Amino acid sequence: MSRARGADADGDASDPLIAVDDVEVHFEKEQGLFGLFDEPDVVQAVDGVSVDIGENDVLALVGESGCGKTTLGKTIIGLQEPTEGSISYRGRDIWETKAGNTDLSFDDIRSSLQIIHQDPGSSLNPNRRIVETLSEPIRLTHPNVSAGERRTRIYSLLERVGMTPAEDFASRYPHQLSGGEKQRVALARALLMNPDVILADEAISALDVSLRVEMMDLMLDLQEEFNTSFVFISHDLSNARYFAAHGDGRIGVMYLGNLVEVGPPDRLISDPQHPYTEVLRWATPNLALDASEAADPPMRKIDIPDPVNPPSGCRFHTRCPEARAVCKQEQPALRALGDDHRAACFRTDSDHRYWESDPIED
Ligand SMILES: Nc1ncnc2c1ncn2[C@@H]1O[C@H](COP(=O)(O)OP(=O)(O)OP(=O)(O)O)[C@@H](O)[C@H]1O
Repeated sequence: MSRARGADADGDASDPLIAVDDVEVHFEKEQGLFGLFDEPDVVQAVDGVSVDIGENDVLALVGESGCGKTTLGKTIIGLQEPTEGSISYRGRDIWETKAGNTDLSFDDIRSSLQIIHQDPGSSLNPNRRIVETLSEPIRLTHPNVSAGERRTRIYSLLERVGMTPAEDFASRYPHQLSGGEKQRVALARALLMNPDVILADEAISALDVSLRVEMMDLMLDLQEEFNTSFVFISHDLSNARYFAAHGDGRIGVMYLGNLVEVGPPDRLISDPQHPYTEVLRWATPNLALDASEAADPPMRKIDIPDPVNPPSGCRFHTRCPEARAVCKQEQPALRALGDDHRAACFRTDSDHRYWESDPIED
């Protein structure tokens, strides 16, 4: 599949840090033995997503399992190539840069865009002391830095992420650390590169509830101190709200590969403009707004459609209590509602033919 290229060979100062332009990521599903001669199924993991990320910005992506959060996050940091659309870093198409067609180096871009996984244990080599794990990226990217300078930098970062005394933690192996401590090491490792963006992919989900806020606060402090932007992925709207509100950022709600609402956290939660955002709010116990809120989810159907064969028009129309015939035929685009708030629902437009269309009741 060919992709439209979105950016120039060299950017200018007005370019956003990251520009995601009409990005699509489709995966061919692995075929079983009996399907070898059939056309492969294609999972439409991300479709038609456009969003910018600025300096020192926060975008918290939420949505149910399989809606494409990780795929979009990895695309944003250049770990996943889109099948259509473009993704640029400071005005340069990341994948054109990889092909050597811009004035930046792909390695520099990749080291500016870091990731912290849900399970930090899996990304730490069990046979290496923490100091060795943290030394390696510095050695690879800055071969001229002396061992002493490396050690100073590693110790100061370990201290900064709350692992003191640093010498003690540096000499440990991963199995000698708790889950929270491993996650702090992963954060220190991401920060070693002075990144512009850190993708925190469910980075707090595996931690004890009592440690989650502490870890979010640490990331938010470092966001300011290191002038780093965060793409924070969570299936939990209340965590996304906390992170986006304290980081002065936005929440992006994903549904079946589409970004259906983006906006400032308080506004998006107190006055959701997409019916799927209402479902997420309903499903988040500590965001239930008042006792009159329904015991049943604000949906017609519970089943999640198959991303191999998503519904036509608005992908949420099969479950949406507000769906009308037009929602089956046309796909709504994200529409600006002011204050950095956008939603992809015809109901945000009082002149739309949605209002004359017949309700879907099956
Ligand atoms: N490498 C891949 N090959 C095939 N399908 C994939 C691949 N990666 C993801 N998918 C599919 O793409 C869809 C989106 O997956 P993704 O992991 O991005 O969703 P998610 O919202 O992050 O889910 P979760 O919260 O469960 O991690 C899913 O249907 C998933 O099975």
